[in-house]
Amino acid sequence: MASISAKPFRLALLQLGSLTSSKASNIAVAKQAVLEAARSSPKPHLVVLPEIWNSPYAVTAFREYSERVPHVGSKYDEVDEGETVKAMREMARENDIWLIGGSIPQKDEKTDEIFNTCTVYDPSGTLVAIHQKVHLFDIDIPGRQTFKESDTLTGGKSLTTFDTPFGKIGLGICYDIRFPEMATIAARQGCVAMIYPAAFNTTTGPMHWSLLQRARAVDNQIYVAMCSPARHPEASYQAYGHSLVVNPLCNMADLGFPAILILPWYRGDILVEASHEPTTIYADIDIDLLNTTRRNLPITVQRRFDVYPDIAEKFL
Ligand SMILES: NC(=O)CC(=O)C(=O)O
Repeated sequence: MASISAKPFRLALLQLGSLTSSKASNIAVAKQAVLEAARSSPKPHLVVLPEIWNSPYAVTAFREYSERVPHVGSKYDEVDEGETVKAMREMARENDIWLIGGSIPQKDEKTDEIFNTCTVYDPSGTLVAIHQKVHLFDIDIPGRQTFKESDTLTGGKSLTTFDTPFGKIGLGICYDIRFPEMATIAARQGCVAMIYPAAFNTTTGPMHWSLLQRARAVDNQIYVAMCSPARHPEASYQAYGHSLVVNPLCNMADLGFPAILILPWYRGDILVEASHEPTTIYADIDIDLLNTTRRNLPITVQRRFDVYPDIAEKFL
C-alpha cells in the first residue's frame, strides 16, 4: 500500500448558496454552479456538490423531498428516476466532468425507507456509485444544536469507493467523518482521497470541521475534502460553510525552504478553504506529494497487525 498509482487531478467544491424550499430552484442553482465550474480554467476533472442541497436540511422535509435513485451502472435517459438524479446526469454529461452529486433524500420504493444518499456520475452521465450515509447525525448539545436524523432516515449498510481514470476515491457523508474506520479502510483499499459532502453547523463546525479533516488526512496519508452548502440566515439549520481541501502532509525537504520557515506547513495542510458565503473552491490533487509523504513517513507499511487486527481485511 506504500505508493499509489494515480494521476494528478483538479477538484472543484461547489458551496451552493440561494438554496430554498423549492427543489426546482435548487436544481437550477446547482446546474449553474456546475456549468461555471466546468468553464473555469484549468477545467476541474471532479466536481462536488454539498450534502442535502435539493431539500431543506430538516428531518421533517426528507420524506417529502425524497426520490427514487436507480441502480449503479444505469445510463443517461433512465426513465424511472427522480428529477434530481436526472438533472445530475445532465450536469455530468453536458459539462464532460465527473460529478459527486452531494447528497439528496432517497426513497427506497420496496421498503419505504429514506436514506441520505450520495450519487456519483461519470462524464457520460452513467451512475457509477451510490453511498448512503452510514452514521446518522443524532446529537443533542442542549441550547446549541439538537438534530435527530434517525427520526426519518435509515443508515446505510455499506462502504463506498469508486474508480476513475485519475484514481480511486472514497465516499462518506458529513457525520461519517467522525468515524475514522471509514477513511482508514478506504485508504487501505487504495483511495487517494476521501470526499464528504457535508453540512456541519455553527456549533460543531468551529470545534471540529478542520480538525477532523486534517486528522483523517494525516492518519491515512490521503487527501480529504468536505463540501458544505453556504450559510443561509433564514434556514432552520445553519450550515457552517468553510468547504475545505486538506493534503496529507507537506514534505519539508521538497519544499526547499529552511525548516524554520516551513514548520507551519509540516502538517495535514489546508490547501484551500471557503468562507461561509456561496463560492466554488478548487484544488489540485498532487499524487507525487502523496507518494513522497508515504515514502518519508512510511506508516502505511509499518502497521502491526500482529498486535491488533486489520479493520480493512474483510473489505480487501
Ligand atoms: N450534519 C452532520 O451530519 C454532522 C455534523 O454536523 C457534525 O458532526 O458536527
